[in-house]
Amino acid sequence: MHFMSALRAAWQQRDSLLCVGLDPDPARFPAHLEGRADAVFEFCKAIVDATADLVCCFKPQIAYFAAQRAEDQLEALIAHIHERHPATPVVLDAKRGDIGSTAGQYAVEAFERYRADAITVNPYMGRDSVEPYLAYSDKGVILLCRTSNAGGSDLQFLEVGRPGGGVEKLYERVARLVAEEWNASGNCGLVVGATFPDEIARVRALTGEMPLLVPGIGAQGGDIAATVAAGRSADGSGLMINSSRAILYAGADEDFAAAARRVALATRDAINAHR
Ligand SMILES: O=C(O)c1cc(=O)[nH]c(=O)n1[C@@H]1O[C@H](COP(=O)(O)O)[C@@H](O)[C@H]1O
Repeated sequence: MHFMSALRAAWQQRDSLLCVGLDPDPARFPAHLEGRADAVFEFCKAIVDATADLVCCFKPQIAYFAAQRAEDQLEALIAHIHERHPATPVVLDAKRGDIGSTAGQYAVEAFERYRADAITVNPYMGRDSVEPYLAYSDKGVILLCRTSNAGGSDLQFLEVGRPGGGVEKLYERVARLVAEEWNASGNCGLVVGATFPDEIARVRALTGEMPLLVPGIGAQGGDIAATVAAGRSADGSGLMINSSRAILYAGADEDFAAAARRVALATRDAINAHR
C-alpha cells in the first residue's frame, strides 16, 4: 500500500478524518476476555471490525503490545487489518529515534515485520536518524512536532535562532525542516496535539497540505472544532484526528465494540460538522 495515496482515498471515500488509536490495556478489558492468551488481539480486532468504515486510519501504539509480551498479537492485528480492511492504512505509533544504523533496524521492524503503512518518529536526532524510514518512499514517516502533553513545551516551545536572522520556536523549526528538506519523496507528516490549536494553525501555515496526525481529543480534552478549524487543508482534509481511550473503553461489557462504534461515529460526525 502507498500510504499517502491510501490516506487521501480514505479521507474521500470514508468521508472521515478520524483515526482510532489502538492502545489495548488489559486492566480495562471487559470481563469475558480476562485470562485469555489472545485477549489483546481479540479486543483490538473487535474494535477494528466495528469501526473500520468510520476511520481514515488506525494507529496501534506499540508499547501497549510490547508491555504485555503481545508483539505477535500486534503482527496478527495488522495482518487482519490488511486482509479484512485493505483500504485502511495503519500508522504504527512507535516514536522511534536513533542513529542511522539502528534506525534501519527499526524501519525493518515497522515496515517489514509489522507491515505498518506509516510510523511515528522522533526527529530530535536529526536527518540521518530519519533517513532509513524516508528511504521507504511508499511508507509514511510522521515526525513529532508539537506534542499534546503539557511537558511538550519544555523543549518544543524554546526559541531558537533562525538561519538568516530572527528567532522561531523549536517546533516551528521542525515543521519547516520537514516541509522544506526532509519531504523530498512526499511521504512525511507531522504530529501536532489537539490540545494546542494555535500551534496546529501555525504548523498548517508552514507546511501547506502536509498530513497532520492530531492526537489529544477525547481523553485529553482537546477541542474538536478548534482543531479542525486550525488544521484542515484547503480541501477540508489533511488531518488524522486520533482518539484512543474515549473510543476503546466507551463500554465495559460484552457490547464494548458496539459502544466504541457509537462514540467513533459521534466523533467522526463532530469532526465533519466543522470541516
Ligand atoms: O504520536 C502520538 O500518537 C501521540 C503524540 C502526542 O503528542 N500525544 C499523544 O497522545 N500521542 C498518542 O496518541 C494517543 C492518545 O490517546 P488518548 O489520549 O487515549 O486518545 C496515545 O497513543 C499517545 O501515545
